[in-house]
Amino acid sequence: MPKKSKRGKKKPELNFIGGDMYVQGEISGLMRLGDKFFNKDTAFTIEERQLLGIHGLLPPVVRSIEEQVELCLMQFLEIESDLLKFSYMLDLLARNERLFYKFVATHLDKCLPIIYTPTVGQACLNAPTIYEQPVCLFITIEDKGHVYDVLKNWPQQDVRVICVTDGGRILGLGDLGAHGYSIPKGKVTLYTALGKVRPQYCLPVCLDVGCNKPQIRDDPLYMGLKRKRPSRTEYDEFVDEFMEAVVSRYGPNCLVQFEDIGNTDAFRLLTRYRFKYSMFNDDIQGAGVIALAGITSAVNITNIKLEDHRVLFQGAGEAALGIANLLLVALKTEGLNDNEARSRIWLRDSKGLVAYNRPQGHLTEYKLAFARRRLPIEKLEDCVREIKPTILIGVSAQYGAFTREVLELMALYNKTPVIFAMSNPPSKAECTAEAAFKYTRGKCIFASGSPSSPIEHEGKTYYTTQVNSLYGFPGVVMGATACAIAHLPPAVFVVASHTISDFCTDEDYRQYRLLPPLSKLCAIAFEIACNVVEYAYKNNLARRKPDPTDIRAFVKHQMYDCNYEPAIKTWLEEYNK
Ligand SMILES: NC(=O)C1=CN([C@@H]2O[C@H](COP(=O)(O)OP(=O)(O)OC[C@H]3O[C@@H](n4cnc5c(N)ncnc54)[C@H](OP(=O)(O)O)[C@@H]3O)[C@@H](O)[C@H]2O)C=CC1
Ligand SMILES: CC(=O)C(=O)O
Ligand SMILES: [Mg+2]
Repeated sequence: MPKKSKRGKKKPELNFIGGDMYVQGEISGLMRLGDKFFNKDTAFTIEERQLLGIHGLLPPVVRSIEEQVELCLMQFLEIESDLLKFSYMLDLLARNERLFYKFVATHLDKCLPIIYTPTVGQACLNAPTIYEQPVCLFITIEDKGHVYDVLKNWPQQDVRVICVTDGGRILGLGDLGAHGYSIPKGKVTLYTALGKVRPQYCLPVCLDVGCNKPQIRDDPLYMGLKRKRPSRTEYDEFVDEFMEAVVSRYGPNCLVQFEDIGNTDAFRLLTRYRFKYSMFNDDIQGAGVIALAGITSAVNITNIKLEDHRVLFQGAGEAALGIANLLLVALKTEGLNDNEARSRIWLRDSKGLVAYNRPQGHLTEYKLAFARRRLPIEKLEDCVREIKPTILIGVSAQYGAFTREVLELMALYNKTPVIFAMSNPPSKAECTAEAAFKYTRGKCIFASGSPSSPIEHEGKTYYTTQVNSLYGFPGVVMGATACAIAHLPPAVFVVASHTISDFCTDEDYRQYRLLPPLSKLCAIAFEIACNVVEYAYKNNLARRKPDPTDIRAFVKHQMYDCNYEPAIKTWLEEYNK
C-alpha cells in the first residue's frame, strides 16, 4: 500500500532507469499540473516534463518565473475592471501558488489594491458573482457541537495562523454576514506575500452566525445562513467552541487574528481571550500599530513634541480605541502620567463628543476611559472649534465627515494640520485627498486607509500616505508564529510600530509622507518579525525551544520562498513530510 502523506495523497512509486529517476503510479501528469502547490506551468523544464509524464501537455516553450510574472502583468493590465482583476488573481492563486506570490511580490503597488483594500470590499459586496472555488473555511452556527469536525475537513494539518471573521463589520460596509469571507482570505494572502509565512500554515475562516441586514440576508443570491445573528450567549458559546477546537486540532501555538468583527463582540472577545490564547484583533491593535507610526512621523515633520499634540478622533470604536490606547502608552513613555496622557485625546462618536454628562449615548467601559468632564458637544465642527486639535483621525466610516468647514478650521488653527481619513473602503472615507489639500490650502499632511494617488493642487504635487494595518500585521504574524508566542501583550504592538517608524527617512518627511513606501513592506515585515521574536524570547513568551542564537537566521529559515524548486525535489519533500 502506498503511504499516505499529510496532504492526504498517496506517495508516488519511484523507479530508477539507467541512473535516471522518474515517478510513476497513480498521480497523472494532469494532476501534477492541476495542483497549485506543484504547478509551474510553462516553467517545467523539458527534463521535468519527461520525468513527470507531462511532456506534451504544455506548449514547448520553457519560461523562467520572471518571464511568467511579466506575462501575468500583461494579462492583468489588459483587464479593465478591478473586480475582474480580483477574479484573475484568485484564479492564478488556485492554479499556481508560487507564481501568484512572485507576481504579488514583484508588482506590490498594482496587486495590493486588488487583493486587499479597496477591491476586496467590492468583492465582498459582489460575493455571489465571484465565488468559484473554496478559498476559506466556512463554519456555521448550525455546526455548533461539531466545530472540530468541520475544522478537520481543512486539508492542511499544520496550521499555524488563522484569520477569522464573523462578517459583522466588514470594513466600513457593516454587517455582510458570510459575504465577508474575502476579508480573512485577503489578510492570509498578505501573511505570505509580505510576512513570508508559508501558505500551507495559514487558514482563513468565516464564522457564519447569520446576518442582521435583511437586504443582504434576503437576497436570493445570499450564500450564508438566512437567519439573524444569535443571542450573545449563543454567540459566545459558539466562538468558545471554535477557539477550543483550534487548540485541539492545531495546538495552543496556533495564532488567531480576529478581523472585522462587530464592535461589541470584538472588544468582548479580545478581553476574554487575550491572555488565554495566542490571538489579537487587527482592527483594534493593528490599527494602533500603524496610526502610532503615522503620528510619530507627524511629530517629526511638524516639530511639535508628541505631548504637545491634541488628537481628536471622529469615531470611538475598535480602531479609535485601539489607536488611543497605544497612543497612551507612547505618551506615558514620554514621561506623562495617566491623566496627563488622557488629556491629549478626545473621542467623538455618533452621539457627539464622548463626555460623562451628555444626555444620550451609552458609554461603554472602553469609551468611559476617555470620557471628558465637560458640557457635551454634538457637531464635529464645534468639537474642532473647541479643542483645536493638531491631529484629526477619522475612523467612523462616515463618508465626507471631514467637511470643508472642518478642514478649513484645521488649517486655521495649525501651521501643518494632520488629517487621517482611515476609514475603508474609499466610499466610507472621512474625506478625499483632493478635499484635504484644497480646503487646507495645501498645508496638511494627509493619510488615508485605502491608497490614494498624489494630488496636484495649484501647480504643486502633494503626496499622501496609506495608513493601513497592512504595514504591521504580516510581520507580527510571522514573528508570533515563528517563535510560537503564548500571547501578545501591548508591548508587541509598540515594538511593531517603532519598527515601522525606523524605516522612515528624511526624504519621506520632506515629502510629508508618514510611512515608508509600499515597496518596503516585505523588509518591514521581516524586521517586525525579528523584533517580535526577540521580545518574545526576552520576556519568556516564546514556546518554541531552544532559544535561537541568531534571531535573523531563525526567522529567515522559516520564510516562504516563492521561487520554484526542481520539481522532483519539491514533490518528494512534500510527500515525505
Ligand atoms: N486604516 C486602517 O488600518 C483601519 C481602518 N479601519 C476602518 O475604520 C472604520 C471604523 O472601524 P471600527 O472602528 O472597527 O468600527 P466600529 O464600528 O467599531 O466603530 C465605528 C465608530 O464610528 C462611530 N460613528 C458612526 N457614525 C458616526 C458619526 N456620524 N459621527 C461620529 N462617529 C460616528 C461609531 O459611533 P458609536 O460608537 O456611537 O456607534 C463608532 O464609535 C472602518 O471603515 C474600517 O474600515 C479599521 C481598522 C484599521
Ligand atoms: C484595514 C482594516 O482592517 C479595516 O479597514 O478593517
Ligand atoms: Mg479590518
